Amino acid sequence: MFRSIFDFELIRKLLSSSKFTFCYDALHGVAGAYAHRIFVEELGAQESSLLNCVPKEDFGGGHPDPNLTYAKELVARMGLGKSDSAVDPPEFGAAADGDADRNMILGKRFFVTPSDSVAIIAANAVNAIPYFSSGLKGVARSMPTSAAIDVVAKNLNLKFFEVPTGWKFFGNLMDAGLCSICGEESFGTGSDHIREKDGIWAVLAWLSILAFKNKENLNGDKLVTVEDIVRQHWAIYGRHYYTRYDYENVDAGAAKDLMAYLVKLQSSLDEINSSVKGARSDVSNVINADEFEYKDPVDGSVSKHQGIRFLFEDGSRLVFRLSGTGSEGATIRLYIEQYEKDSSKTGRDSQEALAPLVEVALKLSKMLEFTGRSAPTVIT
Ligand SMILES: O=P(O)(O)OC[C@H]1O[C@H](O)[C@H](O)[C@@H](O)[C@@H]1O
Repeated sequence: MFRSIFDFELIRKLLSSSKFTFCYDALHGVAGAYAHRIFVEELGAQESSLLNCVPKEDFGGGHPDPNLTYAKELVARMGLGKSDSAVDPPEFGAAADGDADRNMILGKRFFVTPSDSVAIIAANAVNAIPYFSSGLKGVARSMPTSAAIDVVAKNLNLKFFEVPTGWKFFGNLMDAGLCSICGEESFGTGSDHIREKDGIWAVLAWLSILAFKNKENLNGDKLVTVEDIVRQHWAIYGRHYYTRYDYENVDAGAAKDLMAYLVKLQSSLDEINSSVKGARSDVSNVINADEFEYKDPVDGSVSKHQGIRFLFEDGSRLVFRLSGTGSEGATIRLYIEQYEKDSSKTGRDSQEALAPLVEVALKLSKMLEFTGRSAPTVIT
């Protein structure tokens, strides 16, 4: 199937070029078997490009989650670890989760947020991926995913949908022919070729974009890198600084109380803004707050209580929701986002750029008072 979606000849030229280096980490999940067949046998990648690609029942003792915390070996190889190795990192790196439906995309010493990844795939799809050459039916993201893809949809005049977290909402849109590409901040990206998240598809989409941008360039001095592609995207569409704070295994009662407090708070903009200004006078005003609710345009079903949103005048956004997948106690997720249109300001460190909003989010939600936590368990 992939042969009819992507231009394998073009990708093969890139992967077999001595200039391009690649690393794919299957974290000992099922993606390993497919990676060998597709990347090495079909597309000519070096055998040494594959990391942890022998599927193991216990995932080799690791946790097969494609993120900066758990894909440790790949992160180190890509030059993003604490101690940088002397070896020059590969140009492109990617990881899959245990069942290969999710993905993480990395460049040399560079992390691509899942929200940026789906936006960049959507922006380049028509030119770089033959399956989409006649145009996109529409694009979609889950509510907590950053608005990077919204800007692409607006610029390219595409149908756009913001759905609750949970892949079934995308499925309905795709079945109805309303959406071609969708993605989530939780590292899931997919298209209507199977209407599911597809980790290998996402990597082939990125390889296609790299191959397309380097078509005339493989014999030149310098390749167009993953980082170049992301920075060019920010220069055109602006950048959505983005981070997610997870508070895992919080007392379930405390998490419920925090959410109930926020539900009440979101109805009073005055109260919200006095808390915002009390925390940071340099952060803009909240102009809208709500509890996200979604009416499915296909079957008409309504999903309520899908997270609390605080929308700021400058396009920034705070979202609080309870995870539906945590295993012990409750997991509170806090999503923090800030839009920067000025291309001279899109190159900052994201944690540094978001620090004022983080401060506001923690004070606004009384996170410490409700949960007793002074720091999140995981920051993505
Ligand atoms: O944030 P959570 O509720 O833990 O959900 C995280 C993810 O869980 C599952 O994998 C769903 O298929 C995804 O659609 C969702 O994004």
